[in-house]
Amino acid sequence: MPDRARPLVVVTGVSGSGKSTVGRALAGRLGVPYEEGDDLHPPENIAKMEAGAPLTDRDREPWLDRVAAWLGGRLQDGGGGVVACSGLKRRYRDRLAAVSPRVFFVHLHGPVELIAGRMAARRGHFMPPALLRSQVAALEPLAPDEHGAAVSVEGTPEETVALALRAVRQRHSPGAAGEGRGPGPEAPE
Ligand SMILES: Nc1ncnc2c1ncn2[C@@H]1O[C@H](COP(=O)(O)OP(=O)(O)OP(=O)(O)O)[C@@H](O)[C@H]1O
Ligand SMILES: O=C(O)[C@H](O)[C@@H](O)[C@H](O)[C@H](O)CO
Repeated sequence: MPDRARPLVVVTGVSGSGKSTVGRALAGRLGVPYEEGDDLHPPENIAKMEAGAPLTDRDREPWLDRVAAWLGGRLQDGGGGVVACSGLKRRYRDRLAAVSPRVFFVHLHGPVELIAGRMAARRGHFMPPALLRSQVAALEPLAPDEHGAAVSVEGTPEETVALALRAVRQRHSPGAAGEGRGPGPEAPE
């Protein structure tokens, strides 16, 4: 793939939806750098979540600035990249989409009970499972006019990565200009 065509992907979804797992593997398959959005939070945001309090819009502002800056840096380098960032609200995603029309959202979704079960089984993560409810309440799903695709996490991580990869390749390729709008259909490879 020529550099210009390298995908610039933001993997979104509530806590525990699989952003880090899928994002890292997707970046590997695409051959582009991966950035963990949780590492871009100011320490006080992490402390707040650890203490069981949801972030406010204001708390998220400096974090979104840093995610946008990372995307901008990748764009300047001429390469692509994948960053995991919950991007729960439309205005947060619009902030990231403003970096470049190339920014493509892979929105991970699944039944809340399934995600709650995965969070409860997860070890060594700062995010308390009790915060999932506030994440779901804040979530504004990907709208048809956004540049991205919704991908189910009901299968195995490998199946989810295959769905994500297919969505990125189909809807992000240079030949698909103008066809990349909206969450779109999904099916296992
Ligand atoms: N199909 C799947 N896709 C992604 N993750 C899955 C899948 N099935 C099970 N998992 C598991 O779900 C758990 C949550 O995934 P992960 O930590 O990647 O979520 P996350 O969205 O990055 O969470 P957070 O935003 O809280 O950091 C992990 O233990 C992962 O292995
Ligand atoms: O917007 C938010 O509330 C936060 O970004 C969270 O979503 C976390 O970063 C992450 O998902 C938890 O691990």
